[in-house]
Amino acid sequence: MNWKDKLTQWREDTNLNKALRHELMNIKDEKELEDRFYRYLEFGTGGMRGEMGVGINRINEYTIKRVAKSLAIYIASHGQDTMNKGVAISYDNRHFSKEFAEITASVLASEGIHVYLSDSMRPTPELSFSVRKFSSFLGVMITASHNPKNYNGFKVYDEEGGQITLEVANELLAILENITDELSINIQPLDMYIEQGTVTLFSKEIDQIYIERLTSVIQNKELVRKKGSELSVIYTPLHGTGAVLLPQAYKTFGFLNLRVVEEQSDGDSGFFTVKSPNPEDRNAFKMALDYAVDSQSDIVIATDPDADRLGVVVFNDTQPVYLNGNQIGLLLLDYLIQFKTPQELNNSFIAKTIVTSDLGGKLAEDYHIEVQNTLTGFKFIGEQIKLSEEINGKKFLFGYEESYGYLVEPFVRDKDAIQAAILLAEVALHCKINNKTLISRLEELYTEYGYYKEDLITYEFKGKNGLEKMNDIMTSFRDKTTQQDFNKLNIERVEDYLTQQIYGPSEKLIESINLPSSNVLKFIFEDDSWVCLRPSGTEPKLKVYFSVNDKLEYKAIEKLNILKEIYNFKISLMDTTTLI
Ligand SMILES: O=P(O)(O)OC[C@H]1O[C@H](O)[C@H](O)[C@@H](O)[C@@H]1O
Repeated sequence: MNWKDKLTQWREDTNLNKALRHELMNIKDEKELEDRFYRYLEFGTGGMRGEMGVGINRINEYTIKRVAKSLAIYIASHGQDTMNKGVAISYDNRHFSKEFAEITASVLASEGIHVYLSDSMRPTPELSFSVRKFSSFLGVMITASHNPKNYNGFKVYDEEGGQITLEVANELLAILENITDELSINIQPLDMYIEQGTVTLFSKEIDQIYIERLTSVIQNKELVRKKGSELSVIYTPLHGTGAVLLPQAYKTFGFLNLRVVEEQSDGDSGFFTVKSPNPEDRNAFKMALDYAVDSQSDIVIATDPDADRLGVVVFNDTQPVYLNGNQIGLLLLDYLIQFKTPQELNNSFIAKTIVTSDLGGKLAEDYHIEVQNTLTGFKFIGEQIKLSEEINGKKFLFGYEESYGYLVEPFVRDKDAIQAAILLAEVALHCKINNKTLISRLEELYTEYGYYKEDLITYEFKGKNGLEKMNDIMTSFRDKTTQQDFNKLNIERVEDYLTQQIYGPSEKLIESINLPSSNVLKFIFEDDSWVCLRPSGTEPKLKVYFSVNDKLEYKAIEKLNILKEIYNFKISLMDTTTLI
């Protein structure tokens, strides 16, 4: 069916939800209509995520029903036992998250699949935990994580509590291809399924069990119990679900000196005090830093709306220093290492993504810890936990990625900002007691291993044209980048994750890449500095990651600036002249 037929079908459906009908009637621009109806919204890095609104290329009750139906078919194909194991469902505080979670529960229940449904908003890591706790076959989290308020999403978890693997995603995609009746998927009111016992609501009892399990995240229990209240912390949940659990967890373990930014603890779906509820964005800390001014705090922390990302600000005298995800991950890893015996280290592994700085890997290797590099997306890190433990018996020590995601204990199989916030507080406390700071510890690591500097530039490409443009830019880099383009910076190799090949100078094939094919290009220079390009899987953006290193800090900064300038220039050239 072409997009115009699909549009007609929606226009002519007399039962179409009123708000969506109204929205549809007011779209006059043909390009806009085409963008909304030319394809079904895709599964990306974090499941199905996109802007909410009318159309099959948007998130709305019909596209949610369609995906829920595909889950129902997938589960039913595994037999009655699997249907009884069922699905755990939770949601964040975004507009329509609760409604979409209830719709999902009803679609599954209408097919006879048992559902455990959270009775109110909860963090994403708690959903991962719940899947494991209930021994469900799958999990669903309705969230768009840190995206702007007009976004929502549908994340699917497997029975391990990790985001589904590519294999499962492909099976779901094959089912989805045959579901085109999104407008006629009928459900009964949720209460009916609750009365029948097909849907069971769950509540605070899971919080309690989850918080008890968090004890294992703390490494030096005596230090935290005795001195925890000496660390002064400001916390902002950025209007999200972190407010439900993080303060309670901090208090349980003895971090009593915690001030929560009240104006951002209200679960507001419009995230009205911030431009973007993303701890990667410095502006998100503004209000929390105002609290810090008068309270002499040691650290300021922020979690995103579904509490799977953690950002941290510390102070150098009175100046705020925004730690990036690579630095936070490094500090956590460095601290964890101190509590393991050489034998334990030898028998453990860390997992990080290919766009995460290499410094964590270097540190780990120094202690004979195995390093697993995965594609972007915490689902690949979660997957490694199972694979590595099964295949080579290595024990998971830590997983992290530059985009502010970390996991300490594998009782959760996705990134967990609550775990990270607890461990980070312990690291900061340990530093404080030893007359150090997080910054001085980072300096020590840089002195030993060299200064690592990272940055990320993103370019927005919206709609169908944007997607094409982004792909053209990737192709252009793939085809036209030569040694000469970089003047004094010599490329040692190019890793093309799409063709799964690594090329040396003069495009000589060196080896193949043992990871699933993905549209990612990485240029690695002689000193191991690198630049990596990939279209985001969760937003219409091209992401360009930079990571440089040098023994001298000023030289590392210089390299970073040179690379940023070159790539920015190349992309702006392609964007404005070549491709329009
Ligand atoms: O770069 P993207 O594809 O947009 O993904 C950015 C991030 O999105 C989500 O938060 C995923 O859970 C992360 O694992 C991923 O790193």
